[in-house]
Amino acid sequence: MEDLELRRKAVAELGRELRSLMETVARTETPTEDLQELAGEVQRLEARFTGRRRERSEIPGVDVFPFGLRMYSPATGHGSAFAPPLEIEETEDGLVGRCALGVAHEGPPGYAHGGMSAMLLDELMGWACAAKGLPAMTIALDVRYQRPVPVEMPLLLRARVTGIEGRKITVSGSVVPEDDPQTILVAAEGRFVAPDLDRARSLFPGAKGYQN
Ligand SMILES: CCCCCCCC(=O)SCCNC(=O)CCNC(=O)[C@H](O)C(C)(C)COP(=O)(O)OP(=O)(O)OC[C@H]1O[C@@H](n2cnc3c(N)ncnc32)[C@H](O)[C@@H]1OP(=O)(O)O
Repeated sequence: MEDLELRRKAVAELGRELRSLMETVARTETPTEDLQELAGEVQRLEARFTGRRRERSEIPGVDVFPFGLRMYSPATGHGSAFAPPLEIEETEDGLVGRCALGVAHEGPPGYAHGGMSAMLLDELMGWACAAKGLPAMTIALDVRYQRPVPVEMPLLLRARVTGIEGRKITVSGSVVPEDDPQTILVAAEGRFVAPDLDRARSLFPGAKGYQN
């Protein structure tokens, strides 16, 4: 069997190059004729991905689901061109995530798109549920944008479970500058539900962890 760690490393290396490419595309005033030529080159590059395409709900071989690694997650995945990626660490007071966003994640010029903050918080808050042994899905997310989030600034995200009632979990979260953690840029309150076993089996037929 192929070495899984070697494959994960390769997925992450490709992800890093793709992220760098996305940032360069968004950042560079490339001459129009070069853009046209580059589109053709990227199309030829894509044609080299000749491996089997996974079914819609099939879990990537490099992943661990529901409690672990999601290498193509748009929030945490090192294999994703879109992910910052968010690095998560468990602390005594919940989870902490670290990342910096790029120009490719911009909403207003110089600032992150609000959807990026919401997505990163949603993911981290979901991980906070999983850290309590309850892998859960968001049913409501209230996001308050208190100040714009500058791109290219090291950020600290926090998520803390504030209540558990059966399968229902409430979580609070925030985004702050890493070098000024008292200044809250974005605050969020979320409600999550851990699907029951039957629901989880039908939602995620490819997840071995939920099967008999
Ligand atoms: C570790 C990985 C981190 C990644 C995290 C990323 C977070 C995400 O992006 S998740 C994606 C976005 N969320 C979704 O798509 C979820 C869509 N919703 C659903 O599929 C279902 O509501 C689901 C699966 C969460 C719950 O379904 P199910 O297990 O059947 O719950 P069910 O038995 O009906 O309800 C349980 C309780 O939750 C409540 N509830 C369930 N769904 C909702 C809802 N959408 N709104 C309000 N309340 C709800 C019910 O009222 C019930 O409450 P009570 O026990 O008091 O009667």
